[in-house]
Amino acid sequence: MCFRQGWDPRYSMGVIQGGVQLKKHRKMLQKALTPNNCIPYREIQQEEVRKLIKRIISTPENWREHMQTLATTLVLRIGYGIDVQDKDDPYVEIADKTSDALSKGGAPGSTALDVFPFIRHLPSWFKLIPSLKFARECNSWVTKLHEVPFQFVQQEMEAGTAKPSFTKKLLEERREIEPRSELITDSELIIDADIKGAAGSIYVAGQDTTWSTLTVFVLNMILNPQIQEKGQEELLSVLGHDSLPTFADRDKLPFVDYIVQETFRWGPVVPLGIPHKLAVDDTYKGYSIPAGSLVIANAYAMNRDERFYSDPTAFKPDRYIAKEKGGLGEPYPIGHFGFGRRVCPGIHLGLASVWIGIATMLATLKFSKAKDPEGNEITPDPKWSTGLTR
Ligand code: HEM
Repeated sequence: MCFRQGWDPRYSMGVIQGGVQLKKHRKMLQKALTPNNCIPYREIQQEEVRKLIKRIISTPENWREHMQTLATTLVLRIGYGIDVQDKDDPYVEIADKTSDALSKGGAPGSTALDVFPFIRHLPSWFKLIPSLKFARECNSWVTKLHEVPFQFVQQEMEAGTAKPSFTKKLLEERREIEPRSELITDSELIIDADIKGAAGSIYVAGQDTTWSTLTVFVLNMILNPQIQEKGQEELLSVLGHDSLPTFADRDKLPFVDYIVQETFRWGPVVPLGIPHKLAVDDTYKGYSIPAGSLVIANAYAMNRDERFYSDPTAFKPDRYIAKEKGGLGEPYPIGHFGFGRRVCPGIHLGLASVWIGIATMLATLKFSKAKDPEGNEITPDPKWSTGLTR
């Protein structure tokens, strides 16, 4: 499905299978997104979250759209130094369309195109298979995602007006190593397509995941007003009425951290991760798994396992309070950022965006149930979407 949508197995992280390209792309992303290298992005995260609050206060009925705008502005500023002006911005349209490609394309391995990959070669007039039709529609947007913002950074660099960004940094690094290009190895050689692919993966992998996680948080604040109040009380006691949370306050706000962790546990937004294909034969707990098998890790099920979590379907941030402090000492969730060699390289950036988003929303907003025309509260009946992200 991904390949027909236009994700390139040589340059699009997530679908690169192995070898030199995987090594190179993981290195580019991991190096740029270490905890230390994410610190300069904190200002952007704080600024954009505060804009989110203003937008929600001015049009609360559009809160979900405002969350999407937040996630889009974050990836555009961090990935390319692009400041989005409004929701009609062409970059927002590209982000929205590629986000649909991921969230509406069906769960990994579940579509006709996944099961019978040969159908991707059917002619373009063949429209009877919905997954094939959908994948073809996504293709031009996936191409735009890789080309349009990259060209913007190149033009801005030529004009001397480019803002700091992941793409700018990689283009500058490449310029530095160009004079000794004969000496560099294949895994160091970075071409335009590598930079477009790596930046595209920030754009696409960092967007839906962030706003969907924040949506899971809002849902649970609506459904659990007493938890919302407890979080607000903690923020008030630490910050008072006059300041907004910053990353410097994080250690003083343990309950906010528990809410963040409980949001990841209760509703991991990439519940089945990205399927991993075994490069070599392996054994796990006595099962032998041959090379070439697809292994799907179900983070959703792991984080609702009754052996580790009491009342696992309930949203209970208190479950993480340590035993020595009188709590249950249940473990923080696992797998919501994936596993092993392919674990999410944006983990520190993603976690920081979610943390500052949740802390600032709790400090400034009150979430409650909408009311029908007769004034009765409407209890949300949430439904997950069926794509890779949800
Ligand atoms: C709340 C935020 C996020 C969540 C929950 C999340 C979750 C995930 C998960 C579950 C995977 C699959 C890992 C695996 O296969 O084992 C993944 C992969 C990935 N994520 Fe994230 N992510 C988030 C934010 C980000 C951000 C901000 C970026 C970029 C800056 C990013 C970049 C990537 C990339 C490039 C991959 C593919 C890695 C590979 O193929 O080796 N993610 N993410």
